This record gives sequence, structure tokens and C-alpha cells, in this order.
Amino acid sequence: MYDVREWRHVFKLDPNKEIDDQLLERVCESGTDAIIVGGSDGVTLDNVLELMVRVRRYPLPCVLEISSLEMVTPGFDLYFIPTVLNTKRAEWITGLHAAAMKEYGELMNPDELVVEGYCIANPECKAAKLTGATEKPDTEDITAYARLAGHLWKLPVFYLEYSGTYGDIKAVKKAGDLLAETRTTYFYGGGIRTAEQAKEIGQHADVVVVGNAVYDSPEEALKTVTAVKNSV
Ligand SMILES: CC(C)=CCC/C(C)=C/CC/C(C)=C/CC/C(C)=C/CC/C(C)=C/CC/C(C)=C/CC/C(C)=C/COP(=O)(O)OP(=O)(O)O
Ligand SMILES: O=P(O)(O)OC[C@@H](O)CO
Ligand SMILES: [Mg+2]
Repeated sequence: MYDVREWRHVFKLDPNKEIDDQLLERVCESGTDAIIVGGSDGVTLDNVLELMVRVRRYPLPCVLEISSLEMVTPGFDLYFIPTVLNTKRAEWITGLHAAAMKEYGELMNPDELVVEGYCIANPECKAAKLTGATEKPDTEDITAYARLAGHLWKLPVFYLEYSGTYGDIKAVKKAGDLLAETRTTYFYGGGIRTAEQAKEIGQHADVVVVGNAVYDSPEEALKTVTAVKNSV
């Protein structure tokens, strides 16, 4: 349950967005494998803690995906640490991470930390703007970053991030074929609105991440769990 290699589906909740108790209960009891708490705008320690406490009432892994030093807090089961593979800005590759080692190095439990090699494929999304990943990678680029993460750096996670838009299925598949030869777990996130889309992505990625659909079309979002779990 706390091993990402066993997951197929996760919901990502944004601390900067409102979710009522009733919907949160349905999300947490949907059969999804984990809740990731994360976002790149308006995330504060207060709204992270508030969401963490609410998710913690349910017996599933609760993960913090760190996008700023301010949001780091104890209390999560796991911490996902992105490193952006397709930016030229060093702070988002190792810079903030080195600063975090100085601040939190003594307090860290390495077993709780999971590094994600992030390839941001939607240059219009907030995470792309924040990190300077503003050149759209083509299929060949995405495959190269997947190879870098899986074969060279041997990272635990490769995350193909299309935040807000549905991905190019050819690129999604190519990365999946490549990562299948490695021990790297392949997360895909971005633009999944329907069970059909979730199923299609689930045929190539190990873990399907559903974010904004929870807020915009919750009924459809909830159906993505069984769609992914029933896909091969
Ligand atoms: C006791 C104690 C305090 C223990 C803690 C120990 C611990 C866990 C230490 C952590 C050390 C560490 C290595 C921290 C990392 C520091 C850091 C800030 C690294 C940079 C990470 C990085 C490259 C982030 C950029 C990528 C990014 C922004 C990802 C977010 C993606 C995302 C969630 C997108 C979707 O949401 P959003 O962008 O908000 O979109 P919408 O609002 O439009 O939906
Ligand atoms: O909000 P969406 O577009 O579903 O994206 C999910 C996730 O990949 C964002 O980090
Ligand atoms: Mg946000």
C-alpha cells in the first residue's frame, strides 16, 4: 500500500482548491491507491496542513508532492520530490533540493522520500511557467527523458506531466514501452476527464493521476478508478 510500484491510480488534490467533506469522503473511499497533496500556486503551510488532516481520516496513503520549501511538514506517509528534467533552470533540478538538504537533512527519513523525474509536456501549465519548462517536448524528447530517468539515473518515478491537457498518446505509449524495461514506476498526469481516457492511459502508464476532474466533474472523476483498475 505504501509501495508506489503497486499503485495504479491516484487522485491529486490541490490545497489551493475547495473540496467539501462529502466529496472528499467519496474520493478517499473510491478505491484509489493514494492521495497526493500538491499544487504549484497558492500553496501554503496552512492549506497543506488543513488538507492533510482531512485526508488522514481515511485509511489510504497520503503523500505530499513538494513544490516549495514552505510547504514541507511532517505528518505525511510519503514525500514526492520532483526534479524537472526538461528545464534549464538549475534551481528546479537540484537547487531547491540542496537548500532543503541544509534545512531538513537531519530530519529526513530516506524511506519516506521518492524522487520523481518530471517531464513537463504542457508548456502552458502553471508548473511549466514556474519552473521554466516552456519548450514543448516532442515524442523523441519525452522518450529521451524517460530513458534518462529509467535507464541512466534509475529514478524510482518518471512523471509525464501534461497538467490541464490530455497527452499525446503516441508519446505516452513510447515512454511506457521504454520504462517497462526498467524498475522506474511510470506516472502519467494531465487532462483526464473521463473513464475512457483513464483506461487508455492506464494501458501504458503504471499509475494514472487524476487532478482537476475531481473539482470540475467529480462524478466522471470517480469513475476513473475502476476504469484504470480494470485495464491491463
Ligand atoms: C520533520 C520534517 C520537516 C520532515 C520533512 C523532511 C522532508 C520531506 C524533506 C524534503 C526535502 C526536499 C528534498 C524537498 C524538496 C524541495 C523542493 C522545493 C524541490 C523542488 C521541487 C520541484 C522541482 C517542483 C517543481 C514541479 C512542480 C511545480 C510540481 C507541481 C505539479 C503540480 C502539482 C501541478 C498541478 O497543480 P497546479 O500546478 O497547482 O495546477 P492548477 O492549479 O492549474 O490545477
Ligand atoms: O489536473 P490534471 O490535468 O488532471 O493533472 C493532474 C496532475 O498531473 C497535475 O499535476
Ligand atoms: Mg493549483
